[in-house]
Amino acid sequence: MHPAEVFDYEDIQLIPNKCIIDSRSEADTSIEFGPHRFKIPVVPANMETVINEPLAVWLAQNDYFYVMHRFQPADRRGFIERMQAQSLFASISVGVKEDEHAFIDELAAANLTPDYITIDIAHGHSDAVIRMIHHIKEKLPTSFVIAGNVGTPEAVRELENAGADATKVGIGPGKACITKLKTGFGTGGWQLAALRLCAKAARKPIIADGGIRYNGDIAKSIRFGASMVMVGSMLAGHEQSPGNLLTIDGRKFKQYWGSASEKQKGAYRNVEGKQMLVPYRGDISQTLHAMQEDLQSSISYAGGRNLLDIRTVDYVIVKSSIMNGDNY
Ligand SMILES: NC(=O)C1=CN([C@@H]2O[C@H](COP(=O)(O)OP(=O)(O)OC[C@H]3O[C@@H](n4cnc5c(N)ncnc54)[C@H](OP(=O)(O)O)[C@@H]3O)[C@@H](O)[C@H]2O)C=CC1
Ligand SMILES: Nc1nc2c(ncn2[C@@H]2O[C@H](COP(=O)(O)O)[C@@H](O)[C@H]2O)c(=O)[nH]1
Repeated sequence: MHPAEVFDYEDIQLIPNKCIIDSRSEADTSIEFGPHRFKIPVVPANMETVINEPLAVWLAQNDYFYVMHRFQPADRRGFIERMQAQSLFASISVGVKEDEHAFIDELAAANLTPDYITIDIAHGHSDAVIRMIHHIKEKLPTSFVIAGNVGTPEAVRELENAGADATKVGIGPGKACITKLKTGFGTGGWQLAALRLCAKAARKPIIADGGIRYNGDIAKSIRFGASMVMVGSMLAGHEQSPGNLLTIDGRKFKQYWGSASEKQKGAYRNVEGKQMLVPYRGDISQTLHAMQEDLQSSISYAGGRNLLDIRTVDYVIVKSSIMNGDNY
């Protein structure tokens, strides 16, 4: 790979085009993803400190995408029933072990079809994931299957060929992630460049997962081929976020932990995640609204009207200089 092809979010600036709208409110940030259209291309991470059932209900009611986590496995069937009884879409996560195959059988037998099923494991380029894709497609053929996580074009193509309707890209760029340190592998530090390579190979939608630190990183993900952006730490600090609220020296924080952390697993085995605190940020609706407004500005700078107009803008690589010493 040429060094110029290795970069991350902070190294890139998108280049403006002439504006063709009279107000940013004219810019349409919505995206069709699977069987539904959503307000913005942002989905809270399927992690225990980021999403729970009340938040999933609120997101679905307000035209935001969500993916429920898989860490209360026995509750998933009831969750699907409760969402569908309210005419809301059901979007769940599964693993790849034997009992997860049995869970898919159970759903099929009960005629319960989630709108979205995300296969969620650390190293998604594997026969175990391919077997799970085949199993879901055989038993629940109308569910939209998202498979991950992966970090290479080969993996994207192989999972797509196996029947995945979308793939999720990102091995180790997450804030609570220690995969790079523990294993030496991943896309941590060059997630945006990995997304670019994966998107070039993809024929189906991609979710860019991990490493989003500013709202502008969402626009950059869209530019480099994502259709949806999964966000953990930036959405973990809200009133509605499931993590505990703590006050330290008068400042409020929420707990955030990796899905492969000792805290999540209950044991120190194959740990690739850590526990941390994120600043409390109030109501999640305000943060999502700010993401939408900033994306509307991004579309206007792109010289477009619609989200995917961002895809065609030029960019420059400005290594590690974007902050100019500033932060906010
Ligand atoms: N996006 C990311 O960078 C990462 C995300 N995570 C998150 O942590 C959670 C737990 O993930 P995971 O440990 O995969 O889930 P599971 O514990 O469900 O493991 C998935 C299955 O894959 C097997 N496996 C084989 N090789 C690997 C490997 N290199 N990494 C992981 N599993 C492997 C596991 O067996 P065995 O356990 O016996 O090895 C197990 O059977 C998930 O939510 C995942 O998304 C975790 C790490 C990185
Ligand atoms: N390597 C690990 N990655 C993890 C773990 N738990 C979650 N994740 C990934 O992080 C993103 C969220 O990233 P953020 O930068 O927005 O905070 C999440 O969607 C997972 O893909 C983990 O324990 N280890």
